[in-house]
Amino acid sequence: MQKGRKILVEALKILKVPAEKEAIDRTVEFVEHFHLVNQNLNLSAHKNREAILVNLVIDSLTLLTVESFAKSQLDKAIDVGSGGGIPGIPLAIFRPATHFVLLESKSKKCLFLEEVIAKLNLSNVSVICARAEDAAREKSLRENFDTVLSKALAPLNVALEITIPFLKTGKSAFFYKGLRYFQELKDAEGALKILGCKARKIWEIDVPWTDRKNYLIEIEKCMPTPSHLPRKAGLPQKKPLS
Ligand SMILES: C[S@@+](CC[C@H](N)C(=O)[O-])C[C@H]1O[C@@H](n2cnc3c(N)ncnc32)[C@H](O)[C@@H]1O
Repeated sequence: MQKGRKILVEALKILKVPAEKEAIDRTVEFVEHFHLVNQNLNLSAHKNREAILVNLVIDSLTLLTVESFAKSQLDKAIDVGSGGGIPGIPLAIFRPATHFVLLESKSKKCLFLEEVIAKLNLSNVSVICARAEDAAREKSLRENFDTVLSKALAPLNVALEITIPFLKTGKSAFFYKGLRYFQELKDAEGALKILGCKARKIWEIDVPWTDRKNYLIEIEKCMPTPSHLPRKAGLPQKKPLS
């Protein structure tokens, strides 16, 4: 994966993210493990190593260029619907002082996450295998994170209901979105109001080695989440807040 290493180093230069050799080694190793199990577990439609590196890993790292993420003291972060560890694992490699919880409902994916965390020796990452709607009712998880992240979990109006309950009041969540971000934000106006949140900023970041941008929607939580939310598992998807 010599070529992959060069691609990663160049991407980090473009993003102006300083990186130690250990972080680069771990990231390359993560791509190897991801690639190995991807066929069986169907973690992603990106099947070759370089596509995984660029479209999943480097894509995840674009958040490191966002001032309100990069410059904030974040003790605890949660990646909801983490799948194969995207964006949580690449971010955890580059932010070792933050503890990342990867929340994922599929047990086979959770098993992969546990294995890869052990292989990479990542002491700042843990896995919770549960549905977000259920986990958000746990006292130890609710309103307990300094930031919440999610990529490709659900449309924003659905994702908000099942992620915002984890966030402390006054803090920001970040949603990785594509070109449809504007419509998603419009469709989420009702959910934002009910959840006591506001859109703080859309961060547009060029993804190195691609011709596309990431649209990172930063949502600020202004009030504690009403106690009846999220609704029981399945309902947020079936009947999004409006
Ligand atoms: C399309 S995948 C995206 C995975 C990863 N974030 C990525 O971008 O590659 C969505 C993931 O969210 C998980 N998921 C969906 N709904 C969930 C829920 N309510 N609670 C926890 N995980 C959920 C799925 O099992 C799946 O692994």
